[in-house]
Amino acid sequence: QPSIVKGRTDVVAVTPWLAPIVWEGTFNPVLLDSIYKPKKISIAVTVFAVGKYIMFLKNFLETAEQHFFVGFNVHVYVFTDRPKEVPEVKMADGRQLTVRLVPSSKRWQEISARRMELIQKLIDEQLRKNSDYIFCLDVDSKFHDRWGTESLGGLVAVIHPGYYLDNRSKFPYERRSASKAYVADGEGDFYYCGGAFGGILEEVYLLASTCRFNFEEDAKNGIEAAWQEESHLNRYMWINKPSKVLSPEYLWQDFKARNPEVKTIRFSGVIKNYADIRPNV
Ligand SMILES: CC(=O)N[C@H]1[C@@H](OP(=O)(O)OP(=O)(O)OC[C@H]2O[C@@H](n3ccc(=O)[nH]c3=O)[C@H](O)[C@@H]2O)O[C@H](CO)[C@H](O)[C@@H]1O
Ligand SMILES: [Mn+2]
Repeated sequence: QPSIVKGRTDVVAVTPWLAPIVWEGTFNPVLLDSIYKPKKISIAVTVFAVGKYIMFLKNFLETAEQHFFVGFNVHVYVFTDRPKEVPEVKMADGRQLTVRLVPSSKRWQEISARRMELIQKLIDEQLRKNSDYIFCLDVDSKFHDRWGTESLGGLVAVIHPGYYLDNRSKFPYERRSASKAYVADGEGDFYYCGGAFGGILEEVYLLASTCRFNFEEDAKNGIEAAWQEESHLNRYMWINKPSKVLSPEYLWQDFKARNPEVKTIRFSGVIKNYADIRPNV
């Protein structure tokens, strides 16, 4: 029997615009799965593994098999310039992988930021036929615990683990008013990750096409936002509030000690040596 007076009291589980904030202990996974199972939903995942980042793909895919929407239809789209190096990972029934070729680049900022354009194109060319939801994830990361139906929503954002205890004046939003990613002092709700977002196709389509457009407008004016597409995503989420927010359990960082309110880590960024893996520093 669900209680309406007892629950997590150490964290906030709903935003001021009444979107759930998903933390361990705020949902019943069995109940949620039983709601979504009969709907036969399909979930698309995009992951970019350009240049040396291909080395992260095996772990990402193997741990996704263990923890990401287990028992549901999942279609992983791998974007890479090294198709021959895509690892063979055994996938369960109902799960599949497609490789999409992308050009390499000399700048990591461009690889990261161009994801929005390629996500927009993927939705246009492929996904409307076969997917209900999409999640867009960083490849330099691993799953450790369940990421499932509790994360589904219209527009879904993940709170960045590095800033969730800070005042918004400390958030690394783009602060130059000339940029289309600008967030003024005293504005902004949370600081969200560029490394994980999702939702229903049409919502993510709007997000990706808007961020792409704004990124290209900035480029015309010789501006690159402080954190590339992450800055544009944060601006977008301030204007268009996410309908579901995932706690930092959904994208922790391996180098960070776990705080007491974080009861489980579901997905986290691995420790990496930037100088070794990025095409530029
Ligand atoms: C956890 C998180 O929220 N990470 C965000 C953060 O830094 P990160 O340090 O996590 O960025 P990153 O180096 O992981 O790059 C983002 C992603 O772009 C892809 N990639 C990048 C470089 C490359 O040479 N090859 C390649 O494939 C890859 O999928 C990678 O995971 O800020 C970036 C700003 O640009 C992005 O918003 C990241 O999503
Ligand atoms: Mn990353």
